[in-house]
Amino acid sequence: MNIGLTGGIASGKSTVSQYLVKRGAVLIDADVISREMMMPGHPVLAAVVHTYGPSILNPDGTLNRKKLGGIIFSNPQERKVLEAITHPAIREEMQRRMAKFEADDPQRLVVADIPLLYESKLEDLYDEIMVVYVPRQIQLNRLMLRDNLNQQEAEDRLNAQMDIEVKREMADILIDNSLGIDETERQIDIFWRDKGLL
Ligand SMILES: CC(C)(COP(=O)(O)OP(=O)(O)OC[C@H]1O[C@@H](n2cnc3c(N)ncnc32)[C@H](O)[C@@H]1O)[C@@H](O)C(=O)NCCC(=O)NCCS
Ligand SMILES: Nc1ncnc2c1ncn2[C@@H]1O[C@H](COP(=O)(O)OP(=O)(O)OP(=O)(O)O)[C@@H](O)[C@H]1O
Repeated sequence: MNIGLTGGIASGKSTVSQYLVKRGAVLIDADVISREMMMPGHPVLAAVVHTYGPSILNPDGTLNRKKLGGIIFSNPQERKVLEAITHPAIREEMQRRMAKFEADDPQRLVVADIPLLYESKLEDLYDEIMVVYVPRQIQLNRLMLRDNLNQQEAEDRLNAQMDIEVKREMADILIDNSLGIDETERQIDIFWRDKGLL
């Protein structure tokens, strides 16, 4: 079986996916694939440079992520332009890897970690959708702390995504990550047992 794993920025998707992997799942991570496509030499990065100009690169030719983030998270139009370049390529690679994993080992749970799963309307690609939820205030605090962002930068990032309360309503499987990691792991253990996973 497979699940799509989503939630809001800094709600705890990576924390949950790491634990699922520890339990035996295999993971496909949209953020990791997105970073691979932004490596020097990749055609997706070339298309981004074509659109935003060479000033979007660091002197060593790598992507200046802080700069591009500053552009797209403060301007929805710019974000759409970037997504039109990156999303089709990310989606295709995710699907390719999932098909391969499912063919190689049909018994194993495949987890696709996709921050923008609902925003991109990808629900139908997965058997079930797991949402990692925390209330907005906790999300904001954890994001500022982890990425060293000020309040405005963190709010821009949250506002670029669907409201986490809406995602919570849409979930097939809800993991509440507002308390300690132990409590989160306990909920995942229940999911694992209910699905009869080995
Ligand atoms: C703009 C970039 C360079 C900023 O890099 P940065 O290192 O600051 O962030 P990182 O890549 O680690 O992403 C962190 C989180 O931001 C959120 N996020 C990223 N892109 C978007 C977007 N277009 N819209 C809304 N949220 C986004 C996601 O929750 C993601 O998990 C980078 O996010 C990027 O290349 N984005 C475009 C690709 C994309 O849409 N990725 C989202 C997952 S498919
Ligand atoms: N239950 C928890 N209690 C306290 N801190 C937590 C908990 N779960 C996660 N965190 C912390 O919150 C931050 C965000 O978690 P994580 O990186 O797993 O989120 P994410 O949803 O994968 O983020 P992104 O959308 O940016 O990829 C991290 O610094 C993590 O260590």
